[in-house]
Formats: sequence, structure tokens, C-alpha cells
Amino acid sequence: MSDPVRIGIVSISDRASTGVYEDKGLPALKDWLTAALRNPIEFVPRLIPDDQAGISATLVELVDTERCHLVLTTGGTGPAPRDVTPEATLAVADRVMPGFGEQMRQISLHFVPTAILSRQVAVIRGQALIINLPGQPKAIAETLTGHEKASGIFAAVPYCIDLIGGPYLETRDEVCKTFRPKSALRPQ
Ligand SMILES: Nc1ncnc2c1ncn2[C@@H]1O[C@H](COP(=O)(O)OP(=O)(O)OP(=O)(O)O)[C@@H](O)[C@H]1O
Ligand SMILES: Nc1nc2c(c(=O)[nH]1)N[C@H]1C(S)=C(S)[C@@H](COP(=O)(O)O)O[C@H]1N2
Repeated sequence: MSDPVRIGIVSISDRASTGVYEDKGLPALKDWLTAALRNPIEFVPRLIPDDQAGISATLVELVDTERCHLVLTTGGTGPAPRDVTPEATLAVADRVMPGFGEQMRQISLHFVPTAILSRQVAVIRGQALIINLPGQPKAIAETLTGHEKASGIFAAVPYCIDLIGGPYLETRDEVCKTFRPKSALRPQ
């Protein structure tokens, strides 16, 4: 039986959070994670505006109070003045994981030339990994899955969570093939 996992999913959008348009971020995150993971998942969802203090407070709550081991955000990573997700994420970080942002921009260039406009970051807070994804709902599957020439960033997430003391995540190979060193594989 796979370990259960609590995952925070955070959609950050002024317009979706005030009902100007329907939020497509939370459903896209939920669909992708449900298809990819074999573990029983408890989602802790939040739909919030692009407010730096509010984003930081939400991330702290999801990790410190709700005990999520993984938090994925979508939106607010671009260069517009209201895009403050990276600043809010860095403000609650114990450590920064630059490889995730580097790899996501690399993957995203395959889909859009504006990939370089995303300032997305990933950080560790306590025993949780927090990752920013761009706001376009389609960017969620693009960056998590990758494409034929570049593996998606989720391939590295289970081993990262092992290393920070979280649950053992198992993925469905047809959606996302996890990589772990042989020494880290749990016997079936
Ligand atoms: N949560 C969402 N649900 C549906 N579509 C979204 C969402 N977030 C972003 N989008 C779409 O992706 C585009 C780029 O996202 P971005 O995060 O830059 O939004 P924005 O222009 O800052 O506005 P807002 O914060 O009000 O969503 C948006 O203009 C919108 O078309
Ligand atoms: N995979 C992927 N990455 C992407 C995009 C996309 O459509 N797909 N959009 C880009 C665009 S247009 C912008 S402005 C930045 C920042 O988007 P955000 O402010 O919605 O987070 O992400 C970029 N990265």
C-alpha cells in the first residue's frame, strides 16, 4: 500500500479569485496529480489573489499547519507588477532549489518563446517542497510532464521528497516516469 500524501495546490490569480473568470488552475493541478500519482492524495486547495503577504501566509499555513509535503502554485510568475509569487515563495524558504526553475524554463521554451518571462522558483520549507508553475493552465501539464527531448520536473519530485523526510511517492510511468537512484528504491 502506497503512503498517503497531502498536497497543497494554490491558484494565484486576481481575476479567477474574484470570479472575473473561472479558475482553471486548481482543476488542472488536481487532474494531473491524480493521473500521475499512485499514492492516495489529500488535496488542500487555495484560490487567492496576487498579494505577496497573502501568498506567503498561505504557503506557511499549508506547510506548517496543514502538514503538506508538496505544494504546487500556479500563476503570478511573470514580469508584471502584480506578479509576486516568486518573491512570496522565497520569503518563506529555508533553501532554494534552482534546478526546478531552470528545467521548467528549458521545457517551456519548447512550447512558447515567452517561457523566459517566467521567474518561477522552487524552495524547501521544513519537510515540504514548494514549486511555482506558470499561470496558463496548459503550462501545468507541459512543465510537469515535459516532452520527448526534456523530462518534466515531476520526475525528480519523489526523490526530492524522500530526501527531506516525506512520504514515498510512486508515479504511473505512462504519465510520468520517476527517477530514483537504485539505492533509494523501496522493495516492492
Ligand atoms: N487561474 C486561472 N484560471 C484560468 N485561466 C488563467 C488562470 N490564471 C491565468 N490564466 C490565464 O493565463 C493568462 C496568464 O496568466 P497570468 O498569471 O499572467 O494572469 P494575469 O494576466 O496576471 O491575470 P490574473 O492574475 O488576473 O489571472 C491569463 O491572462 C489567463 O488567460
Ligand atoms: N510551459 C509554459 N510555460 C510558460 C507559458 C506557457 O504557456 N507554457 N507562458 C509563459 C508566459 S506568456 C509568461 S508571461 C510566464 C509567466 O506567466 P504567469 O505570470 O502566468 O505565471 O510564463 C511563461 N511560461
